Amino acid sequence: MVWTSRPVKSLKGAVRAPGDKSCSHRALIFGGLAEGTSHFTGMLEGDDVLRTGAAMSALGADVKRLGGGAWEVTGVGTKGLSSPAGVLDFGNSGTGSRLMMGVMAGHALTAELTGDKSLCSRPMNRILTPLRQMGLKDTAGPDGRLPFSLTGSKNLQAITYAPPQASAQVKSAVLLAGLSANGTTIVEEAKPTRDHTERMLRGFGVDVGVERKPGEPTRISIKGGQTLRAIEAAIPGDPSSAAFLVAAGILSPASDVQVDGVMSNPTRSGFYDVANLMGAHLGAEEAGEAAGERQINIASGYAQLKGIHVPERYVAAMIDEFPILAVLAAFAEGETVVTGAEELRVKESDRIDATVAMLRANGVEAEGTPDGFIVQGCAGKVPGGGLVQTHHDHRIAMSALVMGTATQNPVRVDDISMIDTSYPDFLAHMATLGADISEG
Ligand SMILES: O=C(O)C1=C[C@@H](OP(=O)(O)O)[C@@H](O)[C@H](O)C1
Ligand SMILES: C=C(OP(=O)(O)O)C(=O)O
Repeated sequence: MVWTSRPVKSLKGAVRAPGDKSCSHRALIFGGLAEGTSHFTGMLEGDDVLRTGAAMSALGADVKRLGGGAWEVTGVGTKGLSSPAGVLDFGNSGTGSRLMMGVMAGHALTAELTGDKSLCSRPMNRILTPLRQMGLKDTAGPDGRLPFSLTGSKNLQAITYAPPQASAQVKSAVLLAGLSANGTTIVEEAKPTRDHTERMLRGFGVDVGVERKPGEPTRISIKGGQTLRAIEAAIPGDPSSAAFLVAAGILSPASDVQVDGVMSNPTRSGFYDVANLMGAHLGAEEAGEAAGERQINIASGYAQLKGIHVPERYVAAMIDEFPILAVLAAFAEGETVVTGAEELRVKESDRIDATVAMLRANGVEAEGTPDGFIVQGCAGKVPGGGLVQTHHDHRIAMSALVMGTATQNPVRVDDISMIDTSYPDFLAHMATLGADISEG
C-alpha cells in the first residue's frame, strides 16, 4: 500500500521518544535469565521486541505484557531455558535472533529458528563461527542463512574472540554464551559499538570486565556461571527513532520540535554529533537517568546544513541512522561523503543501495560506494516527486516520509507496514508535529 508525505511549512510540538529497541530486547532476555521477577516500564512494543518476548516465553521464561509499555518477566536462571515446542520466528529482527543464539548456545536445548525474507537473507556465520568454537551445534548451510536449528550445551568452553566486524550483536552473542560457559570469555573489540549488553548485565548484578588501553582493542570479559538478579527498570528513549523527528525539525522552515527522554550514550550519539558538525543547532536539556543511561530532551529547529566527509570514528555510533543522515545530506549545501560503513550492506536491506535509490528517485544526485555513499546536496531545494522502494526496511520508509515533509513535491513510499518493527507510534508522532502523511 503506497503512502504519501507532503511538504509542510513548519513542524511544531513535543513528543516522548519511544523505548529503546536495543535495551528492550535485552530487558526481556536478561529478565528471562534472571532469578526472580523483573518489572520494566517504557518498553518498545515494536514487532522485533515482541518476537524476542515470544521466544523467551517459548523457551520457558514467564513473560507478561501488562500494557502501556509495562512488562513483568520471571526468569528461569542462567541455564534454565528448555527446548521450545514450535519454531522460533524472529520476524525482521537481527538483534533478537542473534542475541538469542548466544543465549541458547549455553543451554541443553534444541530449537529451530527462522525469520522473514529479509532476516533469512542476512549473514549469521558471524555469530555461528564463534559459537561453534564454544561448542554450539547447528544445521546451517555454508552460507549461514536462516532457517536452521541449533543445539546448545551446558558445557560451552570460554573463548577469546575478536569479531572481524564492528558489531554489538556479535559482541553480545559471544558474551551471552560466555555467561554460561566454563571459564572467562573475552571479546576484543577494535572499534567501540553500543554497550547496552555490558551496562545492563551489570544492572542485573553480573560482573563484566572492560579493559581499555590506548591504541589497543577494548577487552570485554565475562566469567561463566554468574547469576542474574531480577531488577526494576525504566527503559530509556530510543536515539535511533528520535533521529527521524529531530531530522524533520532541522529540515522544516520555522520548525520547533522537541523530543523528550532520549538516551544519551556516546556509543549511540553519532547522528547527533554529525548533524551538529553539518550546522544543526540541537538543544539538549538533562532529563534524568533510566536503566543506568543518561537521558536528554532534544530541541530541534531549522538549520541550513553543509555537506561533510563524515569522520569514520562516528560510524558505529550512528550505524542505523545513515538513511536519515543521507536525507539531511540531500538538503545540505555541498557534498557529503560516507566511508567505512560497509556494514550497511547487511542490514534489513542493502542500505547503501536503498538509500542511494531513495535519493535518486527524488531528484538528488547520489552514488553508492563499496563502504558508503556520496550525496550532492541541493541546498534546501530537493525536488521530491518520487516513489521510494523500501525493500521492507523500516528505516528507509521513515527516512523517505521525513524527506517528503520538506521536498518541493510529495514523496511516495511503496509500503510502510514494517515501521511497526521499531517505531509503531511513528505516524502518530509525525502527525502531532503537523506532518501531512496519508495512505494513497
Ligand atoms: O545490538 C544491537 O541492539 C544492535 C546492533 C546493531 O547491529 P550490528 O551489531 O549488526 O551492527 C544495530 O544495527 C541494530 O539495530 C541493533
Ligand atoms: C539494523 C537494525 O535492526 P536489526 O539488526 O535488529 O534487525 C535496525 O533497527 O536498523
